[in-house]
Amino acid sequence: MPANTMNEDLKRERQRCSFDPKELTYLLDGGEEKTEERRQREKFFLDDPELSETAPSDYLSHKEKYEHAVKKACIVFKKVQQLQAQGKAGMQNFREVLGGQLGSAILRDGNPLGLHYVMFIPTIMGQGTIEQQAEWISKAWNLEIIGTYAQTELGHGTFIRGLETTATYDPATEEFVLNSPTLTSYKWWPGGLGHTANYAVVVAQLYSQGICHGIHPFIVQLRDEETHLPMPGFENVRIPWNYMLMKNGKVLKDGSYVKSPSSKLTYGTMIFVRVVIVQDAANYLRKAVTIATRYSAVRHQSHIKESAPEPQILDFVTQQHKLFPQLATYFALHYSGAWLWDMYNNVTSELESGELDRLPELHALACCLKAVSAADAAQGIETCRLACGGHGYMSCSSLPITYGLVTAMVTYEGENTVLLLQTARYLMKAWQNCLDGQPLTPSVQYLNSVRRSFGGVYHKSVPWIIASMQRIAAGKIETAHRHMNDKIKRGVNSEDAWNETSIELVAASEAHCKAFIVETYYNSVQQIVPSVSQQLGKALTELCELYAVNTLLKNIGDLLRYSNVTTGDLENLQRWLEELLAAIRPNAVGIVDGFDINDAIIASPLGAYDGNVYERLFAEVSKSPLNAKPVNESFHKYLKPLLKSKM
Ligand SMILES: CCCCCCCC(=O)SCCNC(=O)CCNC(=O)[C@H](O)C(C)(C)COP(=O)(O)OP(=O)(O)OC[C@H]1O[C@@H](n2cnc3c(N)ncnc32)[C@H](O)[C@@H]1OP(=O)(O)O
Ligand SMILES: Cc1cc2nc3c(=O)[nH]c(=O)nc-3n(C[C@H](O)[C@H](O)[C@H](O)COP(=O)(O)OP(=O)(O)OC[C@H]3O[C@@H](n4cnc5c(N)ncnc54)[C@H](O)[C@@H]3O)c2cc1C
Repeated sequence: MPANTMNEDLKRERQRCSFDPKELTYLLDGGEEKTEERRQREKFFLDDPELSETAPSDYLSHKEKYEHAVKKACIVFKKVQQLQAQGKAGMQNFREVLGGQLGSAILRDGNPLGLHYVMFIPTIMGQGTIEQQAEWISKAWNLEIIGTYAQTELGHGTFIRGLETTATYDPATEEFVLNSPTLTSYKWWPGGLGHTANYAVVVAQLYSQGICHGIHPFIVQLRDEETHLPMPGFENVRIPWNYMLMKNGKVLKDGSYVKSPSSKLTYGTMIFVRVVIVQDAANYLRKAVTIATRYSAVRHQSHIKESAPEPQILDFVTQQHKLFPQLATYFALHYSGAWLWDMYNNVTSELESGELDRLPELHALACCLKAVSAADAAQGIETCRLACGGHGYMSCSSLPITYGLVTAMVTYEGENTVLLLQTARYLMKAWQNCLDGQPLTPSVQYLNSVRRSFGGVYHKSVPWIIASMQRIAAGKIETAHRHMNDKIKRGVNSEDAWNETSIELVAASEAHCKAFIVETYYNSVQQIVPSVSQQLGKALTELCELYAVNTLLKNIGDLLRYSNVTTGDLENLQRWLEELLAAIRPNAVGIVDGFDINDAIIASPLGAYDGNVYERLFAEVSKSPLNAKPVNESFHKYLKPLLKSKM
């Protein structure tokens, strides 16, 4: 592969982009200075020879992969400490390096310290008293201890009130006795629990004075800090009184229990991680669509016109319809994630002053946004893989592993269905308040306006689409509410009525979330457009319109059921979709270049900036040990004797 050559197709694509991709990079980073800082930070890690991939870890054993990951995680940690010493590593940078895309590029086989930073430390910050934070946080930040978050058990992940591990207070010794009494109570799944962590936040049922007070968080030492040997016994383990994180619920030394201002505060860490997942899902989708878009600009296949040469597959409208909505979905989730992060920070500071009012709305939004962003990003990444044909299926394309990382998000931190039902719980109350003329919180205000009018006539604008999406959501919420109450009126008890209506409840949550995302995306773009060049503004507007139109067209059934849209309007929407795909086509490569994802993070021969796909693919497969020799020994050992025996 000639050094520094640029694929001719990509060269042409970059000449035809209507705006300067750097402007989009600066916008997404929050300014040119931030871009420079990010690039420097990435260079600081990616150029470190100790961190660069010598051979693909695909060829290592499970044990070697773990050891390799621990070695690199320690190098990363030391480098983060160097950044810290220079005052360049705040929590967000930590997350980016230890959890986000940069982290997953450096630590392709997972980060044994991930849970330490993403859950152990935030839980102590969120659930520990000031004294407990003072005792544990600096030790954890300086990696004097390594923690994990042990909530899920072999028998329970979702239903945390059903967790079986117990923590029984012994006033005689002022200790808690922790016990996992059954096989199903064994802590299972916590990242790092097996070999890495020497401490854990253990979520257990608190017993004191013979009364069960529900689940609470406890710090438990798992391994000796010097020898790393497991601490003695894993039954009836005793921990000191002040190892129970007591910011919310407390046990006094005599064993009396002081209730938390709200039992929901124990759930706080889970909201934090759900908020983080929205942004992470968006960023993984952005990586996948960058790979698929650049590859689609380089790959030539088949014919559009017999007389013409094989076209770039990016010129097939079906290919555009696979990829461009993923470009738009990235922005939709990015802006929704930014909005949710702001709300999380505001509500968390209100909680500090005992103000709990907005916690239910935050919980409802965090649940449905985590569920929809994880599911849509996973589906979008799989669509990008499929759009790359056979080469997309190769593990070196990075698409299968990216899909694996994101589809796990659908399960962890609250399984999607369960979280959508949590949001539905909130929506049913909101609809009842709407019927009773009670005040509504901001994210469900639209229920009032939708009830008063049956929708305006079609017009080619995102506000019309937002109103239609809100009408669909309100219609589904009303239907589920009515069906559930009809069942109750017929004598079905409320729990069974809830379960029997749960399909419609989940669908109502999804519709509510999609309407929220479209509106938040639109409002964000409206704010941004006046501050960027006319060309970039136009491109961002086209992407937002594409997200809105494509999302609505995927809901034609509900649109017909809950609005007065006509088939003529649907024809107009289809035409609008095709116009937008054509408008975005010349800018597609420019948009992904604007994401400015370092080739080492892309980590895919299909998506490198220079577009030399075939040379890079060939170089990649040559790394396989299986290709080191022309004849593999299995021929002489197994095949040849078999062949001989046939003769
Ligand atoms: C990069 C990231 C790496 C991360 C790796 C993955 C880490 C993990 O997976 S850690 C383990 C995560 N596990 C989970 O998330 C468990 C999911 N399950 C749950 O959250 C709960 O069991 C849940 C919500 C399903 C139901 O809990 P349950 O106690 O039955 O509550 P429920 O009876 O439904 O509701 C009780 C009240 O609490 C509220 N509530 C429930 N959860 C929360 C919360 N997190 N925040 C605020 N309020 C909440 C409900 O809204 C309800 O309020 P109301 O009565 O006013 O309507
Ligand atoms: C990669 C990964 C990392 C993880 N890391 C951690 C960690 O570090 N710490 C930790 O504590 N846990 C961790 N987990 C565990 C994770 O939090 C749980 O797997 C998750 O909460 C789902 O619970 P579960 O596995 O018990 O599934 P279940 O709840 O058993 O789900 C199985 C099915 O039952 C359905 N279901 C369950 N309850 C309901 C309901 N009320 N209504 C309708 N349907 C229902 C679900 O929708 C799903 O279809 C991790 C999991 C994964 C995959």
